[in-house]
Amino acid sequence: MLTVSDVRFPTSLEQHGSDAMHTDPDYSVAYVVIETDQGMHGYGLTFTVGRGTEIVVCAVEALSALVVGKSLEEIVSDFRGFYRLLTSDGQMRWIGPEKGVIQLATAAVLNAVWDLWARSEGKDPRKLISCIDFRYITDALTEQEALDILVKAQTGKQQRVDQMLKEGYPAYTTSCAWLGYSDQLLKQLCTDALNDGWTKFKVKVGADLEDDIRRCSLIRQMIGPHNTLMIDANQRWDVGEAITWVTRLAEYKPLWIEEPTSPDDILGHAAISKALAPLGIGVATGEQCHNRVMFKQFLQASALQFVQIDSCRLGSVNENLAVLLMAHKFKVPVCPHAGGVGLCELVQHLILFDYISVSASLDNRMCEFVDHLHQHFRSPVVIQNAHYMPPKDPGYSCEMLESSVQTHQYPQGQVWKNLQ
Ligand SMILES: C[C@H](O)[C@@H](O)[C@@H](O)[C@H](O)C(=O)O
Ligand SMILES: [Mg+2]
Repeated sequence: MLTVSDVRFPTSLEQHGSDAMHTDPDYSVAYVVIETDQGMHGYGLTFTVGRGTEIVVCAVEALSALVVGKSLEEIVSDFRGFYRLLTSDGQMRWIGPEKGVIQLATAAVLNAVWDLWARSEGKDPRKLISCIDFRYITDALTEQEALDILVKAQTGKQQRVDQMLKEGYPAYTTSCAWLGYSDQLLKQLCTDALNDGWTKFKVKVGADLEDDIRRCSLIRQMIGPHNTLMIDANQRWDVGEAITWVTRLAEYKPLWIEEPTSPDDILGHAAISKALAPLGIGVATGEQCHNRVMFKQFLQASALQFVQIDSCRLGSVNENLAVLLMAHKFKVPVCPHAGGVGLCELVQHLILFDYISVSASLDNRMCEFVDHLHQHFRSPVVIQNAHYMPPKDPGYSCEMLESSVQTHQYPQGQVWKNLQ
């Protein structure tokens, strides 16, 4: 059985999550629960920012016919085939393929399948490779190359596991500087974050240059010259505009500019990367990069210096594995997008896997953290001294509390009734 719910949180009331393009996000999920005949549960979700979640829910319902009636064993014994079944259905692929709402729905369903599967058994390199659909990427990465990467990374694996259990995976915070926050709130949150041991901060930019100069200068002053600053424009600019705008912010020494322009403009990102390289500023993108084929081209065109995988935008673990392996081959660090609802909970698994089993490196790598809505999860992320501590509970960590789902269902949950 598969059920899906439209669950929304009224985060726009306090401007949490606001940026230059999404000025009033209500962090939301299409929340999927799969129940097997044996009574086992798998929980999955995909993230949205409010209106339109009902469309993702519809798409999940349309896909559910392809899942219901199959056993977990049937699915995972040919996971590549099952991935293709969902993404390449002869009629439904027309509304993708492998992008937009239907890919978000694929992510929600497959995240639930991975949750179910993760609870049951270990996975060796060959098994993992057999989950990836290599269609359209063999010109960049063959199946054999992917396997070689995983086999090579078996060396030193246990040390990395021990290191992660002890130290955790380095994180940065975006919680201090949403675009709609006042300077006063920004200062307060930044002071708190510094006290809590944070050393890497992301600031929203892109709506107004004078505001950006003021906010970047303020935050740089507060964090000092040695801490790390990143800026994020959420696709606000044209290519030329991105270059001039970011050049004006260069004195604040951002490590990267995130989503400077349309997420589909690969050559535009390449031009921006080239123009900003002499200033020591890289280009980061990925939260709206809709599939492995796009990532392949970004990598081939040297259009990004930081790969921001997203646990709910791509087709779940299956497609994210392909991107992690391609990024490794192209020697580009992966710094996942997180935050939203449940994205931190999900993506911590992927980035730990990247370090332990793929890249074996922490150079220029860190995972985003945003401090909202974790209290609604059964196994929320654990952050210690600005590091993600490895999750201890089995599964993919995105089971929500029943009471949270109930009260935040849209539009009938109590939280939304009270706001009417
Ligand atoms: C609307 C959202 O909060 C975005 O602003 C957010 O995902 C952001 O781009 C990020 O990098 O965290
Ligand atoms: Mg972003």
